[in-house]
Amino acid sequence: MDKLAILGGTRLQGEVRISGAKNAALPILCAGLLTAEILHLDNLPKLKDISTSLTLLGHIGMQVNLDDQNGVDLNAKNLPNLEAPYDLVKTMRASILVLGPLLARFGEAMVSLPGGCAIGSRPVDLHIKGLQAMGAEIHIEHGYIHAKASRLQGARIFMDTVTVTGTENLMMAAALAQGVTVLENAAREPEVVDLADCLIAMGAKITGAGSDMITITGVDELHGATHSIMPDRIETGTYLVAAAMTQGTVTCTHTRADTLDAVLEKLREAGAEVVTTQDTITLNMKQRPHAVNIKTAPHPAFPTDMQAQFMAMNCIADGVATVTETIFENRFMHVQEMQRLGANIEIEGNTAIVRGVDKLEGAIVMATDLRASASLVLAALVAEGETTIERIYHIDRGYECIEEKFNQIGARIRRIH
Ligand SMILES: CC(=O)N[C@H]1[C@@H](OP(=O)(O)OP(=O)(O)OC[C@H]2O[C@@H](n3ccc(=O)[nH]c3=O)[C@H](O)[C@@H]2O)O[C@H](CO)[C@@H](O)[C@@H]1O
Ligand SMILES: C=C(OP(=O)(O)O)C(=O)O
Repeated sequence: MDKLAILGGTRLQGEVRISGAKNAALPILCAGLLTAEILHLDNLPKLKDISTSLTLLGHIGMQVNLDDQNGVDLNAKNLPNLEAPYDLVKTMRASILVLGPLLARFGEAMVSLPGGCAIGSRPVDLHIKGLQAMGAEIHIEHGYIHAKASRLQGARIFMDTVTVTGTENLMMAAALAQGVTVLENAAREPEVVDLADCLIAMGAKITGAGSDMITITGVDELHGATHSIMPDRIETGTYLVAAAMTQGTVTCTHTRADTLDAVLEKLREAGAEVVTTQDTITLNMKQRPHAVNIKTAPHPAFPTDMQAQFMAMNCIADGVATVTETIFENRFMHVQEMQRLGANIEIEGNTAIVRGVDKLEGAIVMATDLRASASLVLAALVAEGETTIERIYHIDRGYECIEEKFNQIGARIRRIH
């Protein structure tokens, strides 16, 4: 298993090119299942989750042709195998996103239940209830969701919890249903909007994406299209926090500031100067960051996928901050690892109280999930001496070439195979 060895203490400076967004690419790859024509995607990130997703789609029968420019042609003309097996689903929860498209286009699907993971129980009941409201017959047997429908029917669906992939699954299913579907209390995340834009380019009739009410008028068929995946706002945020923590100056290019309002506001509150253009964000930090209180909530509020990184910043900040996690019940797995580096953190329920310390010290720590891993990299960048992060495979799920990108701006990170 790979490890990262990180020598802390350098100030980051320079430019980082941001990749396409994992959380937009995953649903959009599944949107390729909705048409018999070719869907061409650009700006596909090179990530473990993307190769897992392509393996799954290949297993179902999709032909996948990658080019050497981060582009891919998806051809789902014939799909012999309407099944997502446990072995693939267990490594990537977003595999549930094949359910809506397969059911809508072929009238059946069998998808392994994703189960729990390190950050919480993560049920998919709202995906299932929504599809049932559209007329699907669904039963669960031996850990698999078996779904059938002759043709899905439009419905008014209220989701009592805001769910990102739930909204995406139902939006894709509704695109080929008969009649009008209204998704109420829909997720407003930019990745939902990116998926909607791709579906619209494929001929879907969707209005309201980006608001909490999305209306989809089903069509009989979708056609081929070309779509460029939006930039990764969480990767962007991670490099900006790293710049702030190391009192550096970093410009993220090929990104979109308009997807990061809550994060940029918190970075400014921490004392950073943040300058944005249409596709760049430059952060300049001249002093030790001030501690900033964080409370995660669905978009446009502060994203749970940036919680761990801000926790890392608060560990070395000036002052005391609270970090409250409201989305996932178990997303503080990084805390005990940060404590091994010398952080002063106390947990009370879903709130962590972080008292900034003057310095962290390098140690051996273990990555437990994707963003926890990223937060340990950030902590290691400012820790005295060397930090070794074990089980780094989590980070490869969501960060393209992480050590190359960081080293290019002055970090000293080695991958140990
Ligand atoms: C691939 C992808 O896009 N992943 C993102 C997506 O995950 P994902 O879409 O899995 O997360 P959800 O938005 O569904 O989860 C939000 C909350 O709803 C609950 N819930 C969800 C579905 C359901 O059927 N029932 C239910 O109770 C979850 O347990 C959680 O407490 O949004 C999360 C919240 O922004 C992010 O952290 C993930 O990075
Ligand atoms: C939790 C995340 O991803 P996933 O939903 O794919 O597990 C994430 O991107 O931080």
